[in-house]
Amino acid sequence: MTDRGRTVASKKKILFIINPKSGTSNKRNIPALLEKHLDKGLFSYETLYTSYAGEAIKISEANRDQFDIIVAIGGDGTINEVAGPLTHSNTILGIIPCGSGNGLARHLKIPRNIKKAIKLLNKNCITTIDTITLDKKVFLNVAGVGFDAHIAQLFATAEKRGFFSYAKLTIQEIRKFTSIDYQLVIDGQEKLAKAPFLISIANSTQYGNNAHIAPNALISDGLMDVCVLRKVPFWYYPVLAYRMFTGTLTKSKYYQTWQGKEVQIKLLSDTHGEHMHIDGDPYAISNIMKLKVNPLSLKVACQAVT
Ligand SMILES: Nc1ncnc2c1ncn2[C@@H]1O[C@H](COP(=O)(O)OP(=O)(O)OP(=O)(O)O)[C@@H](O)[C@H]1O
Repeated sequence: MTDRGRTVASKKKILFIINPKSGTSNKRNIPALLEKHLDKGLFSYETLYTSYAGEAIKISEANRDQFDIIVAIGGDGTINEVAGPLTHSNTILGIIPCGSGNGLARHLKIPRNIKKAIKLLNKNCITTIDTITLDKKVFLNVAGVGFDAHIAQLFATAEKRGFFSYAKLTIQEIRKFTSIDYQLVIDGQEKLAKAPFLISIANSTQYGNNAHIAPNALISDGLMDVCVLRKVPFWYYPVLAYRMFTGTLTKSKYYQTWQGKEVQIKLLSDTHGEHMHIDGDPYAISNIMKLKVNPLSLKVACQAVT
């Protein structure tokens, strides 16, 4: 039996793509950890570093057919870049979480300890997950408009990464934020979202750092979760934080959620320089954003999750 010309018994080839700018952790010891803990009886490997934003897309695309597994070492933005070209292919996405929020890795229960994440790769387990397409751009975790997109826009140029940088920006911006009106079309059903705090389209449950925006989302169910959070009074912010970090947002009267296979977000007001975000990175907003689930379209090196 052969697999792309190699015998199944031969070693699998892994390409590790390291984003040196992601998160706050030092990436210098990663090559030594790979050399020490990756099972060389099962795998041969190469390592590359990105040198600019977006380069991981090109590296992943150029190497997709030469490697069995391409591992993103970074956060959700790096995973997004690596995973795009792997969607609908046989090449497996691996993840060593080194980002600021690590939303997808947390959902997939991939350890944030690098040694443990390498040992998970050694287990050779594969699960298949959904992805979501916005126009032609694929995402894996969460995208949206509103306050989270505003923070993603500011975070992209923030000097410091990591949870505390997110938290500081959130506190600075939350009272200043103003929204616009949107219409949602979820599998043909129209909904009005009048100046919401945010609208999130979720494949996994969380943005990262255990902030759960879609506590009931399943990553392999062929559906995206559409979450609308209305503007909340100032006194409610601590409750909102509590609900997000305990995965109980569905109990909030300011929160509504639906599921769908095809979703449109239409702008009903003129923009004031708004952006959207895709997997935590800013992305240009358009008058109509069309989203579609790609069921079970990406193989990921991790244990089965829901
Ligand atoms: N060498 C580089 N220099 C500058 N930016 C880079 C480089 N390599 C990748 N990037 C960009 O860094 C951005 C942020 O990376 P990533 O999202 O992985 O980390 P993070 O934002 O710290 O973590 P998370 O998304 O989990 O919160 C990505 O959008 C990617 O395009």
